[in-house]
Amino acid sequence: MPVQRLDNRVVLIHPKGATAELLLYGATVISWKAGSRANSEPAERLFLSSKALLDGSKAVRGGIPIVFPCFGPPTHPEHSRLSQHGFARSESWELDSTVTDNDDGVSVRLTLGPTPSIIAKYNRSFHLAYVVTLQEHQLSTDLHVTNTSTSDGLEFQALFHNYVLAPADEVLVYPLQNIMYYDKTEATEEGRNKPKVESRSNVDVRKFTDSVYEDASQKYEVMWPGEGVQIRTSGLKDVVIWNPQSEAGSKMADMEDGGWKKFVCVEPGCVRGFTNIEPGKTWVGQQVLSVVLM
Ligand SMILES: O=P(O)(O)OC[C@H]1O[C@H](O)[C@H](O)[C@@H](O)[C@@H]1O
Repeated sequence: MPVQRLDNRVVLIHPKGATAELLLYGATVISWKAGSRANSEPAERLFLSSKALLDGSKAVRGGIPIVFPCFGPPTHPEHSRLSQHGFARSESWELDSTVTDNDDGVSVRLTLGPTPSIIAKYNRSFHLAYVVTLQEHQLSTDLHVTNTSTSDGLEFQALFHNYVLAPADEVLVYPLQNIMYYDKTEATEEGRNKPKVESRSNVDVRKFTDSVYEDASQKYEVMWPGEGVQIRTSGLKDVVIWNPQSEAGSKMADMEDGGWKKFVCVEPGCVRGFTNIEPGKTWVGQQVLSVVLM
């Protein structure tokens, strides 16, 4: 069976050996295994902390959590009762359907609408659909946000919080040179709100990094010796590069010891300002993660 529905998760299996696993909780992709040219044996491509809670009690530390409708602590008045990064990553989604299932790709669709627990903190008319597609060397995630109101606009932020499994002391992300960014590691609010311009041709995360690049290239190479992952996006104008290092990582209860040495978060999203959807319309944000075949 190329799509297996287990108790609290869905497993996609591609005929050529790649697999992906999603929790219904948060629609969080917690594993993506794919081979490369040098080694056709499928290997894990996403970091998942061994201390991550997978029982639905806390957003998952690793994989691909979905950030919606706010990035970071809420700043929009309509989001005031939400926690950091919103609710999409910490609500149970429904498995709606298998979209495709053939030699080319295996794809499922999950959905989330207003439930009593969401309405209690976010009383807006919306519908989310999330399509995850697995191919031999590729994983695509598409988030569809529909404004189901007939009268009011819907303002939101959204982001895919990809934990790419990579040696943090060697990995480089590019191209980000000359792009304006906001450095959230700055100590003061003034410092955090002051735009900087990226001077590096290759961005590393050897020190604590939390940078929000605005209007970026929408195509990123995440490379380390002998391996890499490419991320192509559409509808997602910004990208966040994050690695807490021990400075912030050692304070996280669900981060495994030294876990920050094993990943870089490359997080495409629309998080600077808010995106507005007219009543009855749908917005789509998409990313395609591909193993760089070397
Ligand atoms: O700990 P979390 O709520 O999962 O957030 C983890 C990180 O997400 C993003 O990368 C933000 O830019 C960081 O500021 C934040 O620390």
